[in-house]
Amino acid sequence: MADFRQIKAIAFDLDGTLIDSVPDLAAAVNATLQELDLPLTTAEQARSWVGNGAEMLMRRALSFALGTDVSEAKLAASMPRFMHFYKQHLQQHSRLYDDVILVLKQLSAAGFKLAVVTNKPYEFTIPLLKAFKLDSYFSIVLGGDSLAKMKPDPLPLAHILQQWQLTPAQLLMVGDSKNDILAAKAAGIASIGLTYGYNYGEDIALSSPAAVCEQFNEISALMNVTAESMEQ
Ligand SMILES: O=C(O)COP(=O)(O)O
Repeated sequence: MADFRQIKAIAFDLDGTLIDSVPDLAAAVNATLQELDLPLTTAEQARSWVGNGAEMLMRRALSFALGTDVSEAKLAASMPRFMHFYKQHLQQHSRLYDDVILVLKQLSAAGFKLAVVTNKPYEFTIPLLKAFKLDSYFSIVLGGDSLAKMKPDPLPLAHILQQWQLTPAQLLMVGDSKNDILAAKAAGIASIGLTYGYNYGEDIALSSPAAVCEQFNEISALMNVTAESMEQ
């Protein structure tokens, strides 16, 4: 079993890890497609387009709807509309995955520093965390546009190592996508892969994280925190 005893801080992915956000992302994609008189998509299809930020989501959606590569001009014109619609939807149909608050409470109480590293634009990340009462658990929140590069680039994780003065052995990445695992590997840190999120329909184990969890609450046992550790 992976040894996480040196870990002092944990960076969590957001979409597909803490929050199932596809219903609202799909609704915003469809509102944009409808305005353009293009065929609509399904939430199932949209799931396979999430993971590389809002612009890549719309690039994939428009290419699918048009049946061909989308021009940069068309993509650029659609982005403000998508952002407008997603701002309206944000948390309407999204939901927290089971036990997320419980585990974040346990980890905070046990002294772990917690961060969010998402490819979602920052302007949506904070309101979404607030809507689900998650914001107070994280002392660093990085969106896909917070730094010059997003996951799978290691830059956001390198930024956290630097901000918190940690060695790579002390930081862990938890996520559902190969972008999370690749970013962790490139930063030289360990990762946990979750099976329930969005990974382009691919098994997360194929990316070889240090551990694979089927449910969020399995993280507590891996990090050696339990209900008792909260009472101490
Ligand atoms: O917005 C996305 O494409 C994915 O966001 P995530 O990095 O939180 O999974």
